[in-house]
Amino acid sequence: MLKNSQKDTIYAQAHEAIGAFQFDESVVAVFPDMIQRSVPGYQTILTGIGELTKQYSQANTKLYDLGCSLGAATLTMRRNIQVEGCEIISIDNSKAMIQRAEEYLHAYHSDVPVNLKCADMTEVPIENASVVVINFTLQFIDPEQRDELVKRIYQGLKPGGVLILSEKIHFEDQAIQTAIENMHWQFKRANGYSELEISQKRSSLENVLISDTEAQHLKRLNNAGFTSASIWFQAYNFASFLAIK
Ligand SMILES: C[S@@+](CC[C@H](N)C(=O)[O-])C[C@H]1O[C@@H](n2cnc3c(N)ncnc32)[C@H](O)[C@@H]1O
Ligand SMILES: O=C(O)C(=O)C[C@]1(C(=O)O)C=C[C@@H](O)C=C1
Repeated sequence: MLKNSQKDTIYAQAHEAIGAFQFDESVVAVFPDMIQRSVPGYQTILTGIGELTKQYSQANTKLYDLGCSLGAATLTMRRNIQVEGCEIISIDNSKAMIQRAEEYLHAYHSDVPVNLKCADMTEVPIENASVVVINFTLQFIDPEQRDELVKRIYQGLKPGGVLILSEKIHFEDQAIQTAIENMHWQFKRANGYSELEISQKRSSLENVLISDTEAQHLKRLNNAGFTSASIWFQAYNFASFLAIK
């Protein structure tokens, strides 16, 4: 987990109107605390990304972290590459995130080069890749662009390469959706968020974070060409998929 984060109090005061959630300077300042207290299993997923990087990185290839924020997944990938000639390409379209990510990445030494870019992940070429990570970011991409992006990732992966995709998901069955959503809110309460914070954050994410179901994700992965695809970790309504080319 990235250190030196301020406590997330962004939604602690009552706002007259809740604006759409944005990855701006105020979110950047509290982001490690926010994601840790909002996403059940976040730390376990980062550990798993490290384990999968160890297993699947291939010599002389590229590894991608798409929607890297402050580079938490990039750091764990970088620590776990055990083969020669790799480069990590880390992309985020928030300037504020990329600026802060630079500081974090330079704070630790590594021989693996990281190319940190402020860009839209739907426009970045994916080539000669062994590991592609999208950790809680596809959910913020226009749903119409998701199939094409996953197809391009499949095409840019070498045989034996992997896509690790973590997402907030929802459930077709309304009773199950209600039960699991309640468990997520309880997780937030247990982590110190108030009812006001939970409800204001929820409003701000409406129409910004557009989740898919497990079935939609698996169908998209299969349609892109991945014959092996499965959830490898799930905590409530947060799941991480592994797709192998
Ligand atoms: C929930 S955060 C990702 C967390 C991060 N991957 C981690 O493991 O800590 C989502 C990130 O996606 C970025 N993002 C959203 N849309 C994007 C796009 N089209 N291209 C690149 N980055 C994008 C946001 O700026 C934000 O930093
Ligand atoms: O669903 C929520 O309440 C969340 O806070 C989730 C989530 C995410 O999944 O990315 C949303 C925005 C922040 O980046 C951190 C966590």
